[in-house]
Amino acid sequence: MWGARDVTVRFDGGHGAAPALDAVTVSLPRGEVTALVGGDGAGKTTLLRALVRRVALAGGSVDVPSVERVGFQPATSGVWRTLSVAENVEFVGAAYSMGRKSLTARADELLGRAGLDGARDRLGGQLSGGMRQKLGFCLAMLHEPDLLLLDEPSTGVDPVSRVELWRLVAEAAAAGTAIALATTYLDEAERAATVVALDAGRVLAAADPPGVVAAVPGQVTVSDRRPDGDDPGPADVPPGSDDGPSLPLAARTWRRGTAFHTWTPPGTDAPPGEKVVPDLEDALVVLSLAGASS
Ligand SMILES: Nc1ncnc2c1ncn2[C@@H]1O[C@H](COP(=O)(O)OP(=O)(O)OP(=O)(O)O)[C@@H](O)[C@H]1O
Repeated sequence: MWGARDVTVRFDGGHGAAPALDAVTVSLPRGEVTALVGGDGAGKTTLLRALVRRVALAGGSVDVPSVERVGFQPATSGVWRTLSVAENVEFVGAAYSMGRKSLTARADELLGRAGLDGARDRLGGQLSGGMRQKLGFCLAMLHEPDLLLLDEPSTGVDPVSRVELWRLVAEAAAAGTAIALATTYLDEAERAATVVALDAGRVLAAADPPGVVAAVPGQVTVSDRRPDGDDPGPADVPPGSDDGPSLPLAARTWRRGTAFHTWTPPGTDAPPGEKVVPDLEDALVVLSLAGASS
């Protein structure tokens, strides 16, 4: 099975700063989508770049197919801005030595489904951000790779196109491709076979979405007012704040829409509020808080 084992990546040359990835192990089974989730700086991009051997490993190893059997869409979309859409396709097709017939058929299908058919003559740099993302996604999939690595492919993509992109991802998985996809959209993560939650370069949880939720310690309550009173201090205390072993109520409370969600660790009294079964979003916040307080 492809993946990463005990991968550590340092950008500080070993000078003592926290590593960007700290002994990260992930498995990427064929035929499955693995979603990488986590806040800014969690290590999602670095993990994908480690898998395509674009960053040096300070420790551990990656097991991936040969480079021509991997598709990678970087966060910057991977589109050549000075080439037209059609030229981008030609260029990538040639790089993978695709035959004319299969390249034409595959490009027609992908560009059509991504809604880019009418944009073939436009320069990559003249596409909207969402269109560029979609083209980058098509380029990464063009040669039907065995391992597909996608860095936030749907960021900036309109909701209708996101549905179609996800269909293409699901079809590639059904055809046997192993897929790792970094995403900030938890509705996408919910559809993955496995969710890998990263925080500060470490894996907090790796399981199917219900398994991630089941890993939540303690309980979550919801209230329409802040449980810590009318003077809450900062509205959103970021997960991972340096509050020591027992986080104050304010640091365990986060806002979702008009409601306030509070995590209560095991063995502690919950504030007033309705006890709820956490969803994936709650679970990721709690796991990050629990990691910060342990
Ligand atoms: N080229 C680099 N040089 C130095 N530090 C880097 C470099 N790339 C990433 N980092 C650091 O590594 C850590 C992980 O970053 P990474 O980009 O992998 O996170 P991420 O989860 O993809 O975040 P985001 O969602 O914001 O893109 C961060 O602390 C980041 O500052």
